[in-house]
Amino acid sequence: MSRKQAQIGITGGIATGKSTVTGYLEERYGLPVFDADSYAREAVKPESPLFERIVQRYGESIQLPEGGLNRQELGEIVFKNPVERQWLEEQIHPYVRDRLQTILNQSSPQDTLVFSIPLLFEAQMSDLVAEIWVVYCSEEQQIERLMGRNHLTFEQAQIRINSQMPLAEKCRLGDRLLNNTSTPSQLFVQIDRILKS
Ligand SMILES: CC(C)(COP(=O)(O)OP(=O)(O)OC[C@H]1O[C@@H](n2cnc3c(N)ncnc32)[C@H](O)[C@@H]1O)[C@@H](O)C(=O)NCCC(=O)NCCS
Ligand SMILES: Nc1ncnc2c1ncn2[C@@H]1O[C@H](COP(=O)(O)OP(=O)(O)OP(=O)(O)O)[C@@H](O)[C@H]1O
Repeated sequence: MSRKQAQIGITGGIATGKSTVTGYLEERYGLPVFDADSYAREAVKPESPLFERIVQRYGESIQLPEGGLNRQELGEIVFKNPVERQWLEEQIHPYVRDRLQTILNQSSPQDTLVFSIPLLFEAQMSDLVAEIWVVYCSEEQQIERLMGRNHLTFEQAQIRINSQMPLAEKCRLGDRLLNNTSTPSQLFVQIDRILKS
């Protein structure tokens, strides 16, 4: 049984504000945050077996001149091609799950831990957390924030959004919804309210 009582799983669509939420939980409430994206990066570090498999599949050009993975190039491949995306996910998700499970095993049931898991529903990781918070905004805002932050074109931003489970469905599956269509401080007020209740 992997489920524990005090795990909060933060999810949502790409660029809807998960890091903004976890940053606040860390700074204002001192809660420990564990980020699935950072474990997904760890899984493909240059000395890992997976790095080799990726280079074998996509060729040397997927490597940066200084040795690391060209994530932009890999993103171009997998977000356009569901078969390749599935292949990559099958390589990375078991590693991410293992890392989160180890953290759970090492924690005490009284600890409140925050897991930020962008693909919590898609990768079937809901069993790792006791409560799921879904951060949402409008698709226009998602596109605008993605284009601004990741320097993507409108089309690239749309492709990334469409590669995920529709946000409305995530909202249906979540236990708590955080509306990030306004200012960050409006978002933080909702978090305060949840944690006081
Ligand atoms: C394709 C990769 C190399 C692109 O790297 P890049 O640095 O541009 O993006 P980054 O890793 O910071 O991810 C940003 C966001 O993209 C979204 N995203 C990432 N992978 C996926 C995916 N397979 N499907 C849908 N959305 C995804 C998430 O919302 C994530 O927060 C990278 O995203 C990756 O390795 N993805 C597969 C691993 C994965 O599923 N990660 C999510 C952890 S649960
Ligand atoms: N309420 C807001 N108003 C304006 N900009 C915002 C707001 N919330 C977040 N942003 C900005 O939108 C971008 C995405 O936010 P954030 O990084 O928190 O999203 P995320 O869900 O963690 O993204 P990803 O899925 O890519 O990891 C950032 O540049 C952030 O500064």
